[in-house]
Amino acid sequence: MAVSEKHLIRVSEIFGPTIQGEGALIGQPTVFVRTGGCDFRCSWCDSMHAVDNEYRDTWKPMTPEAIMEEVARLSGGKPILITLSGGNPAIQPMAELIRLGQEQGCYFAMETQGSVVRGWFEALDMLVLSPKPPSSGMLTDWGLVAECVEAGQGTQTILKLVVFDEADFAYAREAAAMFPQLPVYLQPGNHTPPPPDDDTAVVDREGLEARMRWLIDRVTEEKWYDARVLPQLHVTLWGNMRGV
Ligand SMILES: C[S@@+](CC[C@H](N)C(=O)[O-])C[C@H]1O[C@@H](n2cnc3c(N)ncnc32)[C@H](O)[C@@H]1O
Ligand SMILES: Nc1nc2[nH]cc(C(=O)O)c2c(=O)[nH]1
Ligand code: SF4
Ligand SMILES: [Mg+2]
Repeated sequence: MAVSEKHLIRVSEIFGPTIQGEGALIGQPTVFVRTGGCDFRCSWCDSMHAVDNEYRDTWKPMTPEAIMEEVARLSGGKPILITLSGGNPAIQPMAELIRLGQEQGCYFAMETQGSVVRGWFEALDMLVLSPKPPSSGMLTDWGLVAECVEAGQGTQTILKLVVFDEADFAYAREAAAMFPQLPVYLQPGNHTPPPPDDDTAVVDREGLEARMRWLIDRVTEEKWYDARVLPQLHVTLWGNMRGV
């Protein structure tokens, strides 16, 4: 392996600036670096173009330098929050990108499901852990999630849980009880995610809004007063469009 190859990151897309549409940093301008490849196959994944191996030839190995050049081109050269997502970005070798970006004044947040643990989590400015509830069809290894939290010691870490139904809500309660030190963000699931080849797929706004109201009812009924309920703001504004 050539020396530089160990830093190559498999990139599905780089887009922005847009706003972070989810979780603790909602509303903050950011550029997304979406990596290709995931160890999960969530039934309702809204980013299958960065998950399914069928899209592998659209993923490009990039050096940290090339990624930062593209970020700088998009952001007009001014330091910005970079959000690493995917796929599972934890699979990729991110340490050098984070070092280089921070050297240029950028900040890094990363979204991951908590199934792959890396020492470089502590270099992030925010770690968003999003373990997958029963509706996803995935099983959670809570030991690995705990190891992710541990690896991110000293980094702001939050739990962002997608909720579609009562079983997911119970799972979210369980997750929050396991990690009482972490702020919890609940996000209603988008039950009409785009098929990987079609970002024009229409969102069922009424259904989404009804699920959001139901989730708020459940949170208040349970007196879960330190939970925060947020929609996917980008879906509300732009629907299932890719690149926003
Ligand atoms: C596409 S994932 C990529 C990062 C990582 N694999 C993960 O799942 O955390 C980014 C975020 O979108 C959320 N997400 C994916 N599909 C969704 C859907 N149909 N409705 C609501 N949130 C969804 C995930 O739970 C995660 O928080
Ligand atoms: N605006 C915007 N906010 C987001 N937050 C998490 C996203 C993701 O797909 O990881 C996402 C995304 O794709 N767009
Ligand atoms: S873990 Fe994230 S990227 Fe992977 S399939 Fe699930 S939602 Fe999609
Ligand atoms: Mg998304």
